[in-house]
Amino acid sequence: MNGTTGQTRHQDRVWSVDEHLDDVLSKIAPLDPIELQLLDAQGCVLVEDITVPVALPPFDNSSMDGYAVRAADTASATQDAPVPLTVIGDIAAGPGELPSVGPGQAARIMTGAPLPPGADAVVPVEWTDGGAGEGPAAEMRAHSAAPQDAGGEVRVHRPAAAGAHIRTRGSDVTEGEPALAAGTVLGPSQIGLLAALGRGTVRVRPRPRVVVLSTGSELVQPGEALGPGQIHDSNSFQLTAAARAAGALAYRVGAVADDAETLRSTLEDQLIRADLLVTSGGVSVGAYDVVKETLTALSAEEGTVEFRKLAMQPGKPQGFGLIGPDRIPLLALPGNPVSSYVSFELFVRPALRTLMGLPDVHRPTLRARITDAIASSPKGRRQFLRGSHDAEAGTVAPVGGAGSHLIKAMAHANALIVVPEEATEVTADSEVDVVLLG
Ligand SMILES: Nc1nc2c(c(=O)[nH]1)N[C@H]1C(S)=C(S)[C@@H](COP(=O)(O)OP(=O)(O)OC[C@H]3O[C@@H](n4cnc5c(N)ncnc54)[C@H](O)[C@@H]3O)O[C@H]1N2
Ligand code: MOO
Repeated sequence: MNGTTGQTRHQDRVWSVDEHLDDVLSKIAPLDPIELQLLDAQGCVLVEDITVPVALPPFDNSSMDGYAVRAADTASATQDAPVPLTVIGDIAAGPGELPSVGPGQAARIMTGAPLPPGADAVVPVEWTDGGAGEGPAAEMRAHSAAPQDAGGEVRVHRPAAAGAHIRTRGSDVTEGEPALAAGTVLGPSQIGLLAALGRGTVRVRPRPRVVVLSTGSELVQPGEALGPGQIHDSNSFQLTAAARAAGALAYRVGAVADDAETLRSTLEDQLIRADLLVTSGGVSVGAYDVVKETLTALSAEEGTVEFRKLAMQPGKPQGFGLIGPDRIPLLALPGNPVSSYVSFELFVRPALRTLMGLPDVHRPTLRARITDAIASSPKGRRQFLRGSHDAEAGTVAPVGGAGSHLIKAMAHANALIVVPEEATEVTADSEVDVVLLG
């Protein structure tokens, strides 16, 4: 009946999972870099080489709470014959005048405080009497309670070698040394280093802004009561959460009814704040599949979205294209909850990570021994079953069945079990590919 007025023509070919993925990734390029505040750059890819502007530490300082001394003065110190030194004052961390330590003298010093001139070692307070005139001290007394300890005498019970408990200038990094290379993904420690180097902002590829939009006249917002024929909209929540977990800034748009005009105007409104759009539902062959209906009817200026069938299960019907004046990528995922989530993991997540310029865009895949048989798998389609992977045992157990409406099983899985296109069953204890989630 091809060519009959009003009837959609058959898509003539089935795409493999890899062909669809390659097509999506070939049309997506990393976002242009921007300068971001340090904490906003977490998880982003650095695009500049960072060179150390000032050595770290910037000055010689104490690694212990104790006394800055001349090492030679303490050489003979023992528990039985402690060496008395005159305390000439306190040096706390922070700015301030530094006293000069002469022979027979000590300055009480706090961890991180600059080493005063004349001193070449620090004796920890535990190696002294702390100025109290008794045995070894466990700690210093607070200055507010015992201001006299900043003067008087301290008895040293153990010798300190020259350089002991001193962190020298540049012992971490020196001026001009490379600190971080372009391409580094900024985690907590890298952000800490940048802050230590005095960087307030940094040049990175930004997180993509993703708009997630679900469609379906049956959908009701969670928290609201269901009427006849209605279900709660779970996809937009699952997909928004997945986009955030992938590193994106994701915005969830409440479910749009199966109405072409509403969908078209909602998409138009959302384009302005999106680097990528994700829709769920309305892509199969029904009479109310409004996503497909609306997006296949776009004018040339509005963009092109192609709908195709993939040799996979779940996730057979998929749409992909570029829309709006800026040609924003749009992935139209099938509405069945497991189908939309599996499609996200296989296609949207790599797309988002490509936009971020990240090195690893795919989930890790490994081999595992399957604990139970898979009685049947559709021939010619790559099947993604939900599984529970046990890393220690090297096994994976199927969770729930193949149905793409099984939301609970998805929530109890930590992996996808891959059954290849050519396989129609899998025997227990055989090796399978497993995609690790999260
Ligand atoms: N005659 C055929 N029917 C179907 C085919 C086919 O090839 N021929 N393919 C099936 C497959 S496979 C899939 S997957 C679905 C895809 O359908 P749509 O993308 O058009 O999705 P809907 O019809 O809108 O919904 C399907 C299903 O999922 C529920 N749903 C939708 N959105 C949400 C949401 N946001 N939260 C929770 N649940 C949602 C919806 O109520 C339906 O039950 O088509 C098959 N049909
Ligand atoms: O592809 Mo559908 O996603 O099998 O349920």
